[in-house]
Amino acid sequence: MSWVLDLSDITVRRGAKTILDGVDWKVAEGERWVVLGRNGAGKTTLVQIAAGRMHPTSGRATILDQELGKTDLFELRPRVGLASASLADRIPGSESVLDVVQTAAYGVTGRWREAYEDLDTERAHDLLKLFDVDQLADRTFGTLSEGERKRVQIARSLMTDPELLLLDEPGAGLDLGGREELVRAVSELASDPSSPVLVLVTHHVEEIPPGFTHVLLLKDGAVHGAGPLEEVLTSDNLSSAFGLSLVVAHGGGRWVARAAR
Ligand SMILES: Nc1ncnc2c1ncn2[C@@H]1O[C@H](COP(=O)(O)OP(=O)(O)OP(=O)(O)O)[C@@H](O)[C@H]1O
Repeated sequence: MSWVLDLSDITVRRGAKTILDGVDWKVAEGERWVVLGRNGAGKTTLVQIAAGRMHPTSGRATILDQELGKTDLFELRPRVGLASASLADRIPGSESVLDVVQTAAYGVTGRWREAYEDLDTERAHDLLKLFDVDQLADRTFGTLSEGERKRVQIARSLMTDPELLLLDEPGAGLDLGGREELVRAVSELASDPSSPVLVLVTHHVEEIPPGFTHVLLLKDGAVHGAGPLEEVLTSDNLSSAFGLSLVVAHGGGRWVARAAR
């Protein structure tokens, strides 16, 4: 079988700190994964490796059949969409929303002198429509609400028509309405068979969109559980991953967790 993502014995060390410790993770075509773990568990580091933005200290990472260290990253990166806080920080506030999305075609943030094809502009508008923010196309990014920004960033991450899409904490900082809008939009993406393979990083099981199929639980840089959501996202597994006693419930395609009494 050919994997979209095949990470084998991945370790990342920085000084004395082991951030990821022998992580094995395989993601197949058509799957939609959520990566859960408490603060500092190593989620963002793992996503950076999966996006081809960071090399592990040891281990083998194969992304879309390209092995990190043996492949041209400039060819690989457009095939992997990434929406993350660190990328959002690099988007100039004065950039128009349309350009925030269009510039992804060139792998840059901040428009300079690139000339865009009509097709690029049409695709950017279509993606903004998909996330219900096309009416904001002429606004500057800096004037958007946090929820609007998150949806524009996901639209941007789809601009190159990636085969793998990584969403690193898209729900962070959103109010209830913003979170529900985002869950709805990502759920629509998840239910479309032509969508890329999806990986969503979150701290909150309430943010898992209907249509997601698998979960990777990370604890202290190691895999604490991985597999189909219904099998792995149990009260016991979540409690030990987060280090407190939790009760997990599932209904209507959504998940909730609360502290056990
Ligand atoms: N360059 C570095 N040097 C030392 N420690 C680092 C470095 N980068 C990350 N870390 C540490 O590695 C751990 C994992 O970081 P990472 O950002 O991957 O976790 P995370 O699960 O995404 O956390 P959060 O949920 O808080 O965003 C954290 O304790 C962090 O402080």
